[in-house]
Amino acid sequence: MNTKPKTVFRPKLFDKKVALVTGGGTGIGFAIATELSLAGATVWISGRSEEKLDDAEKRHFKETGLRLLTQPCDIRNATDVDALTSEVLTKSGSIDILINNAGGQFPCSAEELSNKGFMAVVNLNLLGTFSMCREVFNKYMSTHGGSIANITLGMNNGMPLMAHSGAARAGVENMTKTLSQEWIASGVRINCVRPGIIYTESGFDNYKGLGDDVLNKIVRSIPAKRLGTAEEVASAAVFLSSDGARYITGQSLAVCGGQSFTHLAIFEQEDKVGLIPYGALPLKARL
Ligand SMILES: CCCCCCCCCCC/C=C/C(=O)SCCNC(=O)CCNC(=O)[C@H](O)C(C)(C)COP(=O)(O)OP(=O)(O)OC[C@H]1O[C@@H](n2cnc3c(N)ncnc32)[C@H](O)[C@@H]1OP(=O)(O)O
Ligand SMILES: NC(=O)C1=CN([C@@H]2O[C@H](COP(=O)(O)OP(=O)(O)OC[C@H]3O[C@@H](n4cnc5c(N)ncnc54)[C@H](OP(=O)(O)O)[C@@H]3O)[C@@H](O)[C@H]2O)C=CC1
Repeated sequence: MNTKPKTVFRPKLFDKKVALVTGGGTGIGFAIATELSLAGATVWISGRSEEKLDDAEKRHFKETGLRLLTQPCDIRNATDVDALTSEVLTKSGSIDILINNAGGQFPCSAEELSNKGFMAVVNLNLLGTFSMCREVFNKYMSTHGGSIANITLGMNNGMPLMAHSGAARAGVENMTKTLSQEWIASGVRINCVRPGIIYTESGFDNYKGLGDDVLNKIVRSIPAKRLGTAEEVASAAVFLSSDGARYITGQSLAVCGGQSFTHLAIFEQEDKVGLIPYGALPLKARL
């Protein structure tokens, strides 16, 4: 028996539309692919690992009775990006919705971060996102229109251990504004979704080393007092991809449960607990 995931979108919202979700095999990307698929789109997912994509395809079919199409692609590799976009267009005929969700980083203090490490993260989050946008625009959207949603990370006030990623994500947000201006005449809308801290099994594996204490502090500093879910980010991305958002372009939508921990920090002293501006904490007490 299929126990279909819940969705707030209507079943045929994206009838005859083709969507491509990078990093769609896990976490937030998989939740977005699921929402788009339940809303009637033909959905392609990509990522570096063929195994993750196959697992996702099987899980999606088991949960929904619907198919996903898969193609491995490292978005930092121009040949891969060319092959992926050509394959989707050859097999499905259009790319109406592009979700640039693939991304990530490793936590590292600025003093220990090498140029190679900095560029690895910039190439993934900024250059990879740009080349996906450009290829899809040049090959399809420039003549047919469409919508693009870039998944970034809510750290516009900065975040310790994330100098590389913060710079890349800020780059994506600004690039998005420029592309929205250049491409609106072609009927292309492009926006960002800026998640706060979202629980995904795959994503959190990378941060285990920071420890439960850090995680607990983060949760207490979020006004909603909980982490977000992948489905909550998916709702925002799918709304921005829909006709309901037809007058929205060049914007960034935060999905963060209120003011995020990058602005406010938990303050604990002699049984008193409160929130203070993050910058007011002594350096070593920060994340
Ligand atoms: C208990 C939980 C507490 C939770 C607390 C949460 C706090 C913040 C959470 C923020 C929320 C964000 C969530 C997410 O973004 S979820 C996404 C999750 N996925 C990822 O983050 C992806 C994981 N990372 C990667 O896939 C790779 O690291 C990456 C693609 C970014 C780079 O891989 P690549 O293969 O290109 O790089 P290399 O391994 O070849 O390394 C290249 C150089 O990079 C430097 N490097 C690499 N790793 C480190 C490291 N850990 N520390 C320092 N430097 C590093 C290094 O210079 C490499 O060069 P060398 O090989 O010559 O040394
Ligand atoms: N979880 C969170 O708290 C937050 C997450 N985000 C962002 O949301 C997005 C999804 O995160 P989340 O679902 O949590 O984490 P995941 O690790 O599950 O998602 C990252 C996805 O990106 C893919 N990916 C990584 N590198 C590449 C690459 N070079 N080319 C193509 N695909 C790649 C991965 O697949 P594969 O390894 O097979 O390539 C994976 O499917 C990321 O951009 C993340 O930084 C933003 C804010 C908060």
